[in-house]
Amino acid sequence: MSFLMLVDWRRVKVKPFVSNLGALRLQQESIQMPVLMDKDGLPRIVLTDPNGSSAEVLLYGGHIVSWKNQRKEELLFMSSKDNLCHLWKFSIEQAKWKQHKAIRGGISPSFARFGDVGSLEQNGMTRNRMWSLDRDPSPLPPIDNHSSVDLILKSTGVDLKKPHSFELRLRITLSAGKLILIPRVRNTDNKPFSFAFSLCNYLSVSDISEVRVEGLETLDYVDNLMNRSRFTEQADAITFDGETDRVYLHSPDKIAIIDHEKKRTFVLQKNALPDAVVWNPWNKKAKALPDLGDDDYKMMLCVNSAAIDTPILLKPCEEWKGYQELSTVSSSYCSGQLDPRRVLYGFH
Ligand SMILES: O=P(O)(O)OC[C@H]1O[C@H](O)[C@H](O)[C@@H](O)[C@@H]1O
Repeated sequence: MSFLMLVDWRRVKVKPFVSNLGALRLQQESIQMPVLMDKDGLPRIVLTDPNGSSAEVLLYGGHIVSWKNQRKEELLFMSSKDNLCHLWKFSIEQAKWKQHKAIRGGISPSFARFGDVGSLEQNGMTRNRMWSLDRDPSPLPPIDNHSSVDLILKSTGVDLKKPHSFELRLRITLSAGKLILIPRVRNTDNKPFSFAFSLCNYLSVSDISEVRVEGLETLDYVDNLMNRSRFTEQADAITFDGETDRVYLHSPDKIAIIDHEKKRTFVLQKNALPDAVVWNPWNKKAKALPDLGDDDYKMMLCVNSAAIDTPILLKPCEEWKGYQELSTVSSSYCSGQLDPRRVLYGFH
């Protein structure tokens, strides 16, 4: 039985009762959250929606590692190479859990730094930390069902170098087939600080060369493959035939990711996250990434909601709140059902 409990999960009042193999219930506010201790010994929270969709969240990295629709189809990409067991190693000699690396796939918050801009580790320091259940999500209303969970990551001594002391919260909600994320950063320091933030979404697609992204046309973007030079998007939709690593600036709050083959469109809606990152490593970079299968790039596309170009400035005690909503519409051009303008602008 893979069941190991370390009761140093701050803020979590653990009432373990072993219902069956590796199952735990953690008390979160007024309800008991079903938590799986998965085969890698990582605490995994299972969210379910009455319409049958589900999501699985790891405390490790505050990472969503599965989002399934009511037909139990997985909507997120997870690397074929990234088994989670090596993520979090119990180092006997140090007698404590030793963090490892970020998970390749799913959805994860990157805080304080984006990509390799600045001095912190790539894409921030929150992806390889153990988060906790947040027992005081105010001012958000308390959750009262199994479709939502509140996570929190508090700065530790290590972080107090830069950017000071903070509380990072993430509410994850499943509702009517939508996956809603509400990230919040509170400055608990006595000095202002600024940060970059992104929600990195690895979307599962049938074939990357058949995917179109609509809603970013005519925008300026920073090309991370061209020394961060700035360009203006000329195409009326973004399609993929090679490595792509761009930050679209001041993008609209609605973006459509159209997967013809699957007759599925992801609709990404966001708020207080003005930029949109579009990333696909393609074949060479995929081979170079140790935690990504060589052909995995064909089945994934990252479209991230982000605040990068203009870092967010927070005065002491101030709190920033973002919003991201992912949903899918089943459609295709040929059926005429999908007119991106209808998805993006609600034209009839
Ligand atoms: O390998 P990671 O730290 O997860 O970063 C993966 C990718 O994240 C972002 O999309 C950046 O734009 C890319 O430059 C980076 O390669």
